Order: sequence, then C-alpha cells, then structure tokens
Amino acid sequence: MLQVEATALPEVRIITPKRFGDHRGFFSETYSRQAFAEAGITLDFVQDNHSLSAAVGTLRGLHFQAPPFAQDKLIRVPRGRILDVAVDIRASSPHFGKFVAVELSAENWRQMLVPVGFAHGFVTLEPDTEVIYKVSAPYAPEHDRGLAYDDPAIGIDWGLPAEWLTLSDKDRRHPRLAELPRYFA
Ligand SMILES: Cc1cn([C@H]2C[C@H](O)[C@@H](COP(=O)(O)OP(=O)(O)O[C@H]3O[C@H](C)C(=O)[C@H](O)[C@H]3O)O2)c(=O)[nH]c1=O
Repeated sequence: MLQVEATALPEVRIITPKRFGDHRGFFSETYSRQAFAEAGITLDFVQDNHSLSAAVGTLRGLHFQAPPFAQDKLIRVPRGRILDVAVDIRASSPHFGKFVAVELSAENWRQMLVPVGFAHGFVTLEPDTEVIYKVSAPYAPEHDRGLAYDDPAIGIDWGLPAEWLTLSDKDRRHPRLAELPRYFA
C-alpha cells in the first residue's frame, strides 16, 4: 500500500501511497498510522496544515521550529506541483548543509517526510498549488525559525529565475547557514 524511497539524505524519505482509480476518479489513503508503522515510521502528528499559493514561483521557506517545538513534517500536494526542499541543519550530521529537492505533485502523488533537524521549503511550479502537510508538534510562533533560501553555501537551484519568485518579507530576511544558531545536535 505504501512505497517508501530513500533520498540522498537518508532520513528524508519519499512516500507514495497507493491510488485506486476507477471510472469515477480515485481513492487513496493519504496517511495511515498502521501503514507507516509497518514501514518502520512511527510519528505522532498533531496538526494538519494547508496552504494555497496562487502564483507560480511562490517560495515558502526555508522554515523549521526550534526545540522543544521542532516538527517532523509529511508534505503532499493535492493540487498543482512544487519543488520540495529539505536541508540538513544538524550540526554533527555528515550531511550538514546538504539538501534534497524533489518534485511533489497531484500527478505523481508523492509525499516527502522531513524529520526534525531539517529546514523545509518549497517553490510552486504551477498556479493555484495547494500543499497539505502533517506536523508532529503544534505551531509555536516564538520558536518559528528560518534559513536563507538563497544561501550560496547551500546552493539550492529552485529551477526558476529569481525575478519570478514571490516570497513573504520574513522569508527574504532569514540568516544564512553560517550565521544560523545550531539548534540541532
Ligand atoms: C506555519 C503556521 C502559520 N500560521 C499562521 C501564521 C501567519 O499568520 C500565517 C502564515 O504563516 P507563514 O507565513 O509562516 O506560512 P508559510 O510561509 O506557509 O510557512 C510554512 O511554510 C513552510 C513551507 C513550512 O514548512 C512551515 O511549516 C511553515 O512555516 O499562518 C498558523 O496559524 N499556524 C501554523 O502552523
């Protein structure tokens, strides 16, 4: 029922639930605690988030919450398409500062599991893209933190010209990796 694929960052996984199509359309168990447990993934999600981004090139990120409100995230795209990015910000990780970028879309039905210790962000590749994601800790604005989306030390290619990108003011002002406090061991 569940396809789980590794990425270049072993803790970041791509999960593709089965989609049952018929003449009416489709049905899919987009999250199953049991199926995740059978795949060796036991996370306690406590909140679902849903965002709509109207313009192609809307970039939200790179975000994470600092402990003790750090969040695991399970991201999926019921409408549209995104380039989803996770950056390893665990100070002692051999992959510190490294990222993975994977296209998630309503068409490929892929989900990305981004664990605690990683910054997360995405850019939309189609208009009116909706992103739904589960998180394992509640929103804690005082622990909301960010990392610069365009830090040359990380080198993310968002796949779109800079002038196409739409960001919040907050997302234009995050620190670069070199200035980021080490929130995760
Ligand atoms: C994250 C969050 C936000 N909000 C409120 C706070 C603001 O009034 C409004 C927009 O928040 P923000 O601009 O932080 O939303 P995004 O830029 O989409 O942030 C998210 O985008 C990236 C991709 C992430 O991975 C994070 O989960 C999350 O930070 O929603 C809430 O009420 N609860 C929440 O959990």
